[in-house]
Amino acid sequence: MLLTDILLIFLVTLICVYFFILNSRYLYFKQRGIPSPPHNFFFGHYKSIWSSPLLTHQFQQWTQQFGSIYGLFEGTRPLYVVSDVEFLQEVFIKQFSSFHSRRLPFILQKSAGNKVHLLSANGEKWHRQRHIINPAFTSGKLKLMTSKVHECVDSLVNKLAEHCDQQFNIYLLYKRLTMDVICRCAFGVITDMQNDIENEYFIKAERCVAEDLEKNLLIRLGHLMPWLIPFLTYIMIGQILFKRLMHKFIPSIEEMPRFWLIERLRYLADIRISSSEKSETKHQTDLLQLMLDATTRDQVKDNMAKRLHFDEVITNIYLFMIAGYETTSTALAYSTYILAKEPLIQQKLQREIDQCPESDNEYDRVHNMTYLDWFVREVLRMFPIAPQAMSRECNTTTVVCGHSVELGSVIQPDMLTIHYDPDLWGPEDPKIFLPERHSVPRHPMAFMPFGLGPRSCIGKRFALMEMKMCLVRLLRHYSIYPGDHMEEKFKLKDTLLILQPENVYVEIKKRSL
Ligand code: HEM
Repeated sequence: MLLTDILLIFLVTLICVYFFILNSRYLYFKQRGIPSPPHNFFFGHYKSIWSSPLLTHQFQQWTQQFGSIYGLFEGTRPLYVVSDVEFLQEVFIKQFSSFHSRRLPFILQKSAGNKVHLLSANGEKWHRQRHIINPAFTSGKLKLMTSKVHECVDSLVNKLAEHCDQQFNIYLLYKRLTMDVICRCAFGVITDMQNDIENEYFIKAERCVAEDLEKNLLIRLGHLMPWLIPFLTYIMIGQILFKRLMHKFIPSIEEMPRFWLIERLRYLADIRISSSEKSETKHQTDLLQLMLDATTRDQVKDNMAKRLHFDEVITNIYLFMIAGYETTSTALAYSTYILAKEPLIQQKLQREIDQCPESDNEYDRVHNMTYLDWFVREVLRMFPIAPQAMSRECNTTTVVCGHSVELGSVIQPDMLTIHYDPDLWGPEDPKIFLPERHSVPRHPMAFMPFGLGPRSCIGKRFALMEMKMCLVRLLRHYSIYPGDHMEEKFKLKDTLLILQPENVYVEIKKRSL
């Protein structure tokens, strides 16, 4: 009896101490004089975050109420939502060494050894990978890929002919186009993906991006009780291993899409290596080859080697496939929505395209079109695609613009507020679509669709090249008009990292040239 009483008292004391510590964490922002919306005990602001239909818009609303720097609690973890550009300049550029990690679901940060890719790598590992991969995305290397992109846009133009004078969801076609482009440019696979609706690469990649980890119960538990993360990681890894084993022993059970793609990429890379060893193929100019040229199968030490491990090549190619496909197709979908709504802007673009002389190099040609460049920038200002990808985790306690920011806390820019700030984007109303506003220099932190600083999007040039090449061909041959239900079907939704419309219903008509 005595033992039971002692155990009971011990347990109650433990729970009281836990709740006391938990409660004192909620003083974090109050002690720093930073405003914060009302929170719930234990959940922090998660109840509002989880129930919010569009988190990006929720951040914007809270900014209107609580100002340019306010605090939220993810469970008990402090998260600063910031639209103060000076503060963000410190975090993303000047003090980058104290903020080099990104906030991601814990399972993505737990991948070990050579299975880590750029998006989730941190510290020296990220630095080494980025240093080696950066040269694959220079304009010189991208110019070598224009013919591959051109062929994919050819297929899109042929496909569009089937939809001429009809109303259809052009977003679906863009998804197939961008997947086609990334498969050719990343690892040299040519498929009939824009026609073949059963294409396996496309289906598997679609399923990978559809999986929203933030909605996973174990991930949510990890947010609320970070001390459970090691245990939850074992459960999640166990679940994955179990599914993989089931597939191995019962082949009728499907392999997980992520592993299907990775195995396929590994197979393609192995073929590439063995045929180049036998000098059977000519040197390729895709991302896979550029990365294989700096590859070893030996152990890689982050602070010494200027090489990638073979497994890192595979996992990064997989990342480019996923990161490159949904972002760029969404940017094209928003562009088309605007073109359908703004006929005068569309005509102005068509005039620029018609007048621009043909050139041997399409890369230079599209890059010399000033109005097209302003147009694309204005689309990305009004419709930022990956605002949640741009978070930073604090790696060493530091002071930013007079605020002490503690190790482990997170900085999340409120991209929408910044992109619509009249002080940064005036004097014309930032709610108006006006490409010309990009003709004057703005604050260096005013425009951030691709992130900012050393960790900004590595695929930015690639995405802009692809978008511009596609829009030039589209507008050269067709004019775009809104579909009857374009507005009601253009509903925005948030996934793990992407803010996207559900559909873009338009009608296209052949231009008489
Ligand atoms: C319109 C298209 C795209 C948009 C709007 C976009 C946006 C972004 C954003 C906001 C980030 C986070 C940057 C930061 O944290 O500061 C990011 C990171 C990244 N993006 Fe993109 N992206 C696009 C296309 C692409 C493409 C085509 C690729 C690859 C071929 C790509 C690969 C990556 C990678 C690997 C990262 C992580 C970089 C790192 O952590 O070092 N993205 N992107």
